[in-house]
Amino acid sequence: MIHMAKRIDVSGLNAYYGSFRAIEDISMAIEPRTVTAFIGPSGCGKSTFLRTLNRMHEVTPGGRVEGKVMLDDENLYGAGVDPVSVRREVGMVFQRPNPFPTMSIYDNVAAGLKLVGTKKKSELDVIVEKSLKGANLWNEVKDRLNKPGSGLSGGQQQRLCIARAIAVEPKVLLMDEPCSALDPISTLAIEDLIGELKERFTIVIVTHNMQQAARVSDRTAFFNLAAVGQPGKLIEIDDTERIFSNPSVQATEDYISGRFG
Ligand SMILES: Nc1ncnc2c1ncn2[C@@H]1O[C@H](COP(=O)(O)OP(=O)(O)OP(=O)(O)O)[C@@H](O)[C@H]1O
Repeated sequence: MIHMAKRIDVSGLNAYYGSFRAIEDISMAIEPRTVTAFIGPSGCGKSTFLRTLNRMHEVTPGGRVEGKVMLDDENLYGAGVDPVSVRREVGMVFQRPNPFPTMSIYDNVAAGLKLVGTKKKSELDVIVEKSLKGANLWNEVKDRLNKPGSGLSGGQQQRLCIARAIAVEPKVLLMDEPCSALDPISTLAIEDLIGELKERFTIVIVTHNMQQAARVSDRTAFFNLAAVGQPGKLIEIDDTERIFSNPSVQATEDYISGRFG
């Protein structure tokens, strides 16, 4: 199985909820096989922006996007592009682990594969095992694959959701505060996993945890908003080391040193 992580190139992106512009004029490039962290105060549009990267934003009533998101040479907002196939290429992991509660561990991982047409049990077996191994969960669940996914711990459920996301071989993995509902041990397990997954995927993670951004990401993007009711903007994006040691913009420095937010 060959994974082809892809480059993301965003230009002039605005996202709206009805008439409210939540993010304004965002442009950034994200290199393949890197982890990029989105940080910034509550309401600055991190999650909204993340959801524009796989056409999830428009699922919200009133949700609308202007601008361009290139995945290598394909504009995700181009005419005739199928949002469902975009979401297959750009997978997502959410804040709260959300396995399908009544489905077995096995079926949780296989669910997306069945949708895209893989039906043969022998093929599914191979991909389910590989995905659970990829999510560092195999050893913990291999003897209870037919038990419900909801019977796992929170951290295990989140790794199950990661296994489900990677089973369909996306090019990009978006993670919206994937550790915020987890204890410190499970958080470290997910962080280690992110480090392994970036060999194969382009990863973008929203996090409120500055130490986490510093630990897991290669690049960090800082977003801010002038005031409540104003749109969020990208203030700067740079190597994580630089953002945390010597950022170019004063507001970034103030935010990372805990002076606001
Ligand atoms: N479904 C929605 N309908 C209307 N406005 C929304 C909706 N979701 C978010 N917003 C607004 O869009 C703006 C950006 O929200 P978003 O959740 O993207 O910010 P965030 O930076 O991810 O915040 P947090 O760190 O608190 O999760 C906020 O003003 C928010 O109130």
